[in-house]
Amino acid sequence: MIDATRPPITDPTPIFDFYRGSAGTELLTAAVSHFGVFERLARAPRRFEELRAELHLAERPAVVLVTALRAFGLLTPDAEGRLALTPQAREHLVPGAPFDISGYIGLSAKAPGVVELVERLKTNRPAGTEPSQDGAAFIYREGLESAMEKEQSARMLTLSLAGRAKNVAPVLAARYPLPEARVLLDVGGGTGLYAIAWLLRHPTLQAIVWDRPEVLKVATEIAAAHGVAERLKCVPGDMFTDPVPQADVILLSNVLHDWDVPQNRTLIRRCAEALPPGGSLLVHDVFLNDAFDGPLPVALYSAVLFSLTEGRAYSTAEYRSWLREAGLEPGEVVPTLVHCGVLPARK
Ligand SMILES: C[S@@+](CC[C@H](N)C(=O)[O-])C[C@H]1O[C@@H](n2cnc3c(N)ncnc32)[C@H](O)[C@@H]1O
Repeated sequence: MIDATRPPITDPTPIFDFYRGSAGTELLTAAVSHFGVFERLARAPRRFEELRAELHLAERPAVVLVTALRAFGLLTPDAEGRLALTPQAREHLVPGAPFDISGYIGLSAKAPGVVELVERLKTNRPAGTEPSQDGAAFIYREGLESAMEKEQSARMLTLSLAGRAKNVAPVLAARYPLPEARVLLDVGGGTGLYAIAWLLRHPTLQAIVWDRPEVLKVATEIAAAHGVAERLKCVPGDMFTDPVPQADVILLSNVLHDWDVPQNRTLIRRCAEALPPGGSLLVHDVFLNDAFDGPLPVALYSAVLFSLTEGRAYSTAEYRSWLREAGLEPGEVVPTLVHCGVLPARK
């Protein structure tokens, strides 16, 4: 039974980190054995754009790969802002160097996870979209095969996220209470657990979960189990094309990290336009450092997001610039759990 009223006693964050740790092996092996990153940079430091062009990578995969290598402490900007090897990378990851270990790392070059990540990086396409597969996880837009449109895969994926949401949602509701809010719109709300945690704190609050029809079957069941069905409306729709339901607080929880920059700017603009003056948009997500050099667990999670969806982790500065561009005034991030935090912005 999922219970959105109480936070966990112990912190599940390290367990999420162990689980996401395989992304570290995959990124490092891809950089060493498939893209020759260290060999190239040993010849001369390169600007990000030069390295990206040389590796034939699109912007999104290049950001994911380079951010992780910086978070590992293997690349660093030189005095001119070019990407350069750190002393450790120069000593241990340049083929032929006296203490080189790239052959050892090459033991994993053909491991399925590494081969899969390399394919994702090269194609810049999410997993699951081959004709024989269910479709991409967690994302729906016109022109993309989506697992969220099929009953079984939508239920499985939505319930998988309940694992994180049931831990994090009560913490978000406690650290960022909404005493003034009348209607909360949970965009791409999935299980609805974030909205439910606030409903349980604020007895007069109403909420709307806006998501795909198959996903909302799960949210409807979870709302009924929490006794909040009368205050939680499930509205099916496409957040990119349908009118945004009216609310004075809009939540985007773990949604923007599923999308590329143009879609995020569109989503934030659409939400901002729908808010009344004084209304708030809440971005609940993970945040990269503005320098794109960590934090390491977020850089690793970014690779997971990159492989499964059309997104990645973004920096606070990226979110702030999109919020300002949409006419909102962003505030400070309030940390929640599992490396997440809420960045509020007011209209
Ligand atoms: C990563 S999940 C986040 C779920 C929830 N907010 C959470 O934090 O656990 C992304 C959600 O966005 C929904 N979604 C994706 N594309 C959508 C679209 N075009 N319109 C509405 N919802 C969409 C998915 O069905 C999924 O429930």
